[in-house]
Order: sequence, then C-alpha cells, then structure tokens
Amino acid sequence: MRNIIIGSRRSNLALTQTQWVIDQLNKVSDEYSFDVKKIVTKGDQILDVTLSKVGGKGLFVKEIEQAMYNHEIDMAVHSMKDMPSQVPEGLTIGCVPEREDHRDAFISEDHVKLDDLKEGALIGTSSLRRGAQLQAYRPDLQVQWIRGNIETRLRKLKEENFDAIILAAAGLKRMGWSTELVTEFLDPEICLPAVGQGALALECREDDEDLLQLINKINNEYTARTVQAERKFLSLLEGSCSVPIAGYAVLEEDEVVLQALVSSSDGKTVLKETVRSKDPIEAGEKAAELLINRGAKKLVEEAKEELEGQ
Ligand SMILES: NCc1[nH]cc(CCC(=O)O)c1CC(=O)O
Repeated sequence: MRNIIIGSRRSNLALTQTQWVIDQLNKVSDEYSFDVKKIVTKGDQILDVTLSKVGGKGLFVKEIEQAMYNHEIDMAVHSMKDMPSQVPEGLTIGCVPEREDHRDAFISEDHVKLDDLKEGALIGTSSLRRGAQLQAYRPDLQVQWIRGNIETRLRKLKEENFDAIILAAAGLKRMGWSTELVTEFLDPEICLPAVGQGALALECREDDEDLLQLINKINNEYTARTVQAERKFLSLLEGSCSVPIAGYAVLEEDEVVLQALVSSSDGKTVLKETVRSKDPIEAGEKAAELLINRGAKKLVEEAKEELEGQ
C-alpha cells in the first residue's frame, strides 16, 4: 500500500477540496492511503493589497510546486483558476475532476437582487473581472476591493458598509454553504466566470506514473476539454492578471463552445467573443485571435501601465 502525501493550502476551502479528492480516489482504489500536508503560500500571507499588484496567481502555487520537486509531497489539489497558464517543467496537471458550479454567486444584505440594488450601491470584490462586468451591467454601482478568505469576506459584508459581495459559487457549494447565503447565481451573460472557475487541477510529478494512473481514474473528460479551451485562450493573453479576463466553455455535441472576454477595469470597454471548434486548443486560439484583433492586447498594455504608475 502506497501512502500519497498531498500538499494543500491551509484554508478551509483548500482542505475541503483536498478531502473531496481523497474521497473520490478512495472510491476507485483501495491500494493507497493519503496524508495531507498543509503549506502556507505567499498568496495566503499577503492580505492587504489586490493580488494583481503583487504578482497574481502564481502566489498560491509556487511553494506547493517546490515541495513537489523536493519530494516532500507527491501531489497537490489546486483550484484551477489559481493555476498560472504554464505548468513548470517536470510537473503536470494529471487529472481534472468534474467541475463544480462555474458561476459567480451574488450575496447581498437582506437578499436584494442585483437588479434591485439601490443606485450607487457598494459592491465588494477582489476580482477585476467581477468588478468590471458588474459596472458594465450597472454603471452606477461602486466597487471596492475586499480581500480575505470566504469567511472573512462574509464577515465584512455584515460589519463593513458593503451592500453586496460576489464569490465563486463553487467554493460556497464545496463548503456546503450556498443555499442560505446566495441571493442569486449570476448568469454568464452578466458575469462570465474566470477561466477554470469551479474546476480543480490535480498536479503531480510528470514521472510519477503510478500516481498518474490512479488520478486519471477520476479525470472528467468534459471538464478537461472545456477547461483546456479556456486555458489556451488565457495563455495567449499575457499579463492577464492586470486586466479583467474571463472564459467559459461548454460542449455542444462534440464541439467546444467558448465564450471569452477581455475588458477595461472600469467595464467601459468590453470585448467579447463566442467561438466553436471540435478542438479545444483551436477554440482557445480562435477566441484569443479575435479578441487581440479587436484590441485586447492594447487593453492589457494600458492596464499594466496603470498598475505600474500606482
Ligand atoms: N480567488 C480565490 C479562489 N480560488 C478559487 C475559489 C473558489 C473555487 C473556484 O472558483 O474554483 C476562490 C474564491 C472565490 O473566487 O470566491
């Protein structure tokens, strides 16, 4: 019996996701035991500024990847949307399990719906993507950055003067919290999710064939193909942490249908495309090409300059 050591961030969400994966793996094999090793990442330590100013998503995975290289852990369970578009050499995403809810969840004081919020209402989010799309939909809304894990943000909704916050539905559902809390799940037409939102990435060493074989048993082909399209699109728009960027794909018959969006931070310029292809990579490439032709790279450059000027 082999013991697999899984590295996890110490947040309740990360630990819950890791435990969910262990439960799934236990269902498909009884030849393994699992230990969870908690790892504190830079992203967990920096709580006072928006992530886009300190280097973005890599912050949640670097230390964990290092522990994998050092053989301190064998595998890691990440939120797909926290994964940079390139996986470092020697490591691989060996499995993408079935995606949880892809949508954003709108949570307001007294359950007032987005359309019914008073003029000028204050929305708390740490996501450029959510802020921009909400302001594109309702230009009167004000957006203020809010950080911290799910519990902290929910506390801030009560204690500070936010009228509403937005969180990923997937995180809430995995924690078993959604029904009482969520005012409404936002349709992707209003708020297109982050690339990979709701999906998990199981990362391990590329040469660990035994482990790869095990985790492949809980791979979900539908999620893997759609996320592949979304991530290809993301990888072709560099500097994507400084600009609102979103992507969500579904399968229709054997075709990947990918919606992709890049916008300015204030939501005044929104570029959006829907593309179809049987090949997920091609879908991602097409979406990127169409958006770049419409000026997406310029939006990224402008956003970078703005961040550097601050
Ligand atoms: N940005 C942090 C993060 N990374 C993954 C999730 C939730 C789960 C998911 O989207 O898969 C969250 C919290 C949130 O955005 O509300």
